[in-house]
Amino acid sequence: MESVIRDPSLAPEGHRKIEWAAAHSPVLAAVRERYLKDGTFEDLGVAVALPVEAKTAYLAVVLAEVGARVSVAAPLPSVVQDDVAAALAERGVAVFANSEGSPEDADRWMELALEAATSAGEAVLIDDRAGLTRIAHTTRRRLLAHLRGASEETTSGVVRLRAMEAEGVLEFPVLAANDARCKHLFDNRYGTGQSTLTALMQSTNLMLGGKRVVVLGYGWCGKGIARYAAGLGARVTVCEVDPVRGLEAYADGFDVLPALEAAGVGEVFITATGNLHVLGEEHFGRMRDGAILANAGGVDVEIDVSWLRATAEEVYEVRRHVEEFVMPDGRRLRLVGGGMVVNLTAGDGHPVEIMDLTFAIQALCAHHLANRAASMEAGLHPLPPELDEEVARLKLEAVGMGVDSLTEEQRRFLAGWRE
Ligand SMILES: NC(=O)c1ccc[n+]([C@@H]2O[C@H](COP(=O)([O-])OP(=O)(O)OC[C@H]3O[C@@H](n4cnc5c(N)ncnc54)[C@H](O)[C@@H]3O)[C@@H](O)[C@H]2O)c1
Ligand SMILES: N[C@@H](CCSC[C@H]1O[C@@H](n2cnc3c(=O)[nH]cnc32)[C@H](O)[C@@H]1O)C(=O)O
Repeated sequence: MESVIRDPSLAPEGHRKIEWAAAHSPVLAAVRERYLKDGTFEDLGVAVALPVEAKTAYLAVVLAEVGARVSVAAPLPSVVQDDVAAALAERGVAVFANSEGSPEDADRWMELALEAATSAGEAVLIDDRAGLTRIAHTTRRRLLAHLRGASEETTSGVVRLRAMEAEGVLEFPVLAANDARCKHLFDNRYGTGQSTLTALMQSTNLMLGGKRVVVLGYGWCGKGIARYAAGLGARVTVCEVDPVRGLEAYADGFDVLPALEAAGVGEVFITATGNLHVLGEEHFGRMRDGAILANAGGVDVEIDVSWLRATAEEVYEVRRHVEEFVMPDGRRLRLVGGGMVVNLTAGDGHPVEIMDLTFAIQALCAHHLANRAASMEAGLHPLPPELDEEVARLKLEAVGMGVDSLTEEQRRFLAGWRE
């Protein structure tokens, strides 16, 4: 199937970016050598919906190298790097991604990726926020019979899939890649921590030291963001709805306040909840002139950007990726990355070494599904813990470190109760 990309002539820069990602991804390379070359992927389709950038491209290249019929769609135009899309298409992968497309185009791209992956047989899905799964259960139901199952990248996708499972409408097995320890402990926490602050600092060119930074949500992502902001010298306040997580933030050394109180305090606000309208009209009304807003969560409605657009007297781009909203009372609120996932819309995404772990997990999920889906029930499943541990072991090996194994005596001691 013909790829849908912006400009094939951008490919040379995309190839360089992919090579850089490959050079820093020892874990995925080891997984390829030890697991993926066993013939599982020969003539199997793999449809991928993920931000189209160099690390995703390297995952697609690895899967294609071991024989898969790979198609890649962007879940949003704003998470597409056109040079990488062009390079990937040149390497024979079916790519449906154009940074200048519309959100409606993204649904079409995911449909095309599903069609391409199932064009000559069965397929598995590597999904982000359950986009491909949603389409397979709505506008492309006729493809369901060709899909063995899916693997889900992010927390908000797992939340959505749980809702599908609870309604009894999820028709194939899904592995919750996000819930593997080698995924969320590193990707959600350190990856989001580093890449969100890098994107904020790069796009605003402002200093974080001394600034009052409000982090909304103290889950894995929020913890990482708060920790990196504090490391840069920011004065961090956390907002939560879960009192235990609020208390955890307090014990970690942060102030904890209800969001309406924090609204009047903060200079920078970063949402990471996966929830709707965490910052809305009432919060905006209390913010100081010049407040900076960004969303690192996986949904683009955490900050009520529609209300801001409808209410502001003027909106203009003050810097690349930074919009200034002039409110009716003259205050200016500054939104980074359009309220979408800021580390990808205004940055390069997570560090390569982090995505190396995540995509090693994803590759093992796809491999596991390809071989075992027939014996798995429809619904959400965890990645077998031994595969999770294998990824950690491979990474430790790659950095010249290692852990011990329990002795037989220790194993017996831990399993017993009489002694
Ligand atoms: N930017 C990235 O690259 C990236 C990486 C991983 C995950 N994500 C996304 O980030 C979001 C958070 O992921 P996570 O793994 O941290 O999830 P999580 O479930 O660990 O944490 C979310 C936290 O938000 C809190 N919360 C919910 N509603 C709230 C509200 N109204 N106000 C304050 N707090 C609220 C919850 O109590 C919870 O503690 C998800 O949408 C996920 O898909 C983004
Ligand atoms: N694309 C989604 C949001 C993604 S949530 C964030 C997920 O993106 C993943 N991610 C973060 N950085 C990168 C990257 O650089 N490449 C590919 N995926 C990434 C990360 O694993 C996380 O679970 C949407 O807006 O609809």
